[in-house]
Amino acid sequence: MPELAVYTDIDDLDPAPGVELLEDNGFRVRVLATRDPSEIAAAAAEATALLAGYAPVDAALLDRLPRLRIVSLLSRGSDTVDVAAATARGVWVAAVGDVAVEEVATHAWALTLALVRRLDYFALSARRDWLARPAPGPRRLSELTLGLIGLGRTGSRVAALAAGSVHRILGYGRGPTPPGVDAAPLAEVVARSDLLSLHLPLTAETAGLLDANLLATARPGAYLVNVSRGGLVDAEALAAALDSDRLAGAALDVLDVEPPPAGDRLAGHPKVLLTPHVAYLSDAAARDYVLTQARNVVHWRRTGRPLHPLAEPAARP
Ligand SMILES: NC(=O)C1=CN([C@@H]2O[C@H](COP(=O)(O)OP(=O)(O)OC[C@H]3O[C@@H](n4cnc5c(N)ncnc54)[C@H](O)[C@@H]3O)[C@@H](O)[C@H]2O)C=CC1
Ligand SMILES: O=C(O)C(=O)CO
Repeated sequence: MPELAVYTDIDDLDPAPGVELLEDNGFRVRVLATRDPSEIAAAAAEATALLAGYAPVDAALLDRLPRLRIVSLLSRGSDTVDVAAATARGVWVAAVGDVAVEEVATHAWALTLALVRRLDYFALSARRDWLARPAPGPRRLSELTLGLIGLGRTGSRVAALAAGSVHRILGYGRGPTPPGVDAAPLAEVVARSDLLSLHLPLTAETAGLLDANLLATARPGAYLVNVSRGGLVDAEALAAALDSDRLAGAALDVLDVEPPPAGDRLAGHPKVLLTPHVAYLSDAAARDYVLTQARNVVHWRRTGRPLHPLAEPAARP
């Protein structure tokens, strides 16, 4: 009997290239469209490979999938998976590597420029009354300081896009400081930047990092861009900082609950420019995501390890 590979949810992407690759390599494939753990457990009880979108994969679900050997994510972020629980159970966790770094950085920089130039306002006013003077008005980019929080693949790429356009780039993060960025502690980046751009993973350490205390130290009239994960920011504190004009606006590609429930304070906030978790998206990247997710499984089956592992399994039963 061929091994079973199960897709949980695959967002709006077309799973066909991944399904074809898996079937060509001897897998039986089942494509679900659910994040519900009970539905996943029922459909994947025999599966050795789980291809997960945003469905949470925690210890309880893993315990219901006794034959599972690999979770392959449709993302660079791994906050939906309990990686420690998986590795403790002999299950590999793999992500999509460097796919769509360009797209995510471009999206973050595009959102930054849209805020600086007040494009959300002008796009509406041009159709409504043509002449318009928003408050606050557009800013002069070359006078502004960009503050990058997170200096990995995306943060570095945003720095490269912004270089030469802004007055200065401050950056907080671990690892090497990208060219053109002045390293600074988090508090200093927040206090001295006009444009804050978040590029951290969501972990136990970074959850709620931008809280009320930190937001209260932001430069008055600063803008915030978040294409990373909603959970990095305290949503209520951000809404309050926008209400009080501490922040002039925010551009968000991610929220702590997606899609947002009716009445979500940030999704409905007039000072928020919102995109529906599409920073990674281009036609090319959509295909790359789907194929890389499937390639991880195929590579694991051929060689014993996925192409882009996040952690080694601690035990291999
Ligand atoms: N909206 C979208 O479509 C997408 C969003 N993302 C999100 O963007 C996040 C960042 O992606 P990448 O740039 O590829 O990640 P990355 O792993 O290349 O960079 C993250 C950086 O943050 C640093 N870091 C981690 N914890 C830290 C802490 N507590 N303090 C300071 N620095 C810390 C790491 O050392 C690393 O340098 C992903 O984790 C994911 O959540 C990624 C792809 C698409
Ligand atoms: O790759 C990621 O982490 C994403 O958020 C893409 O949806």
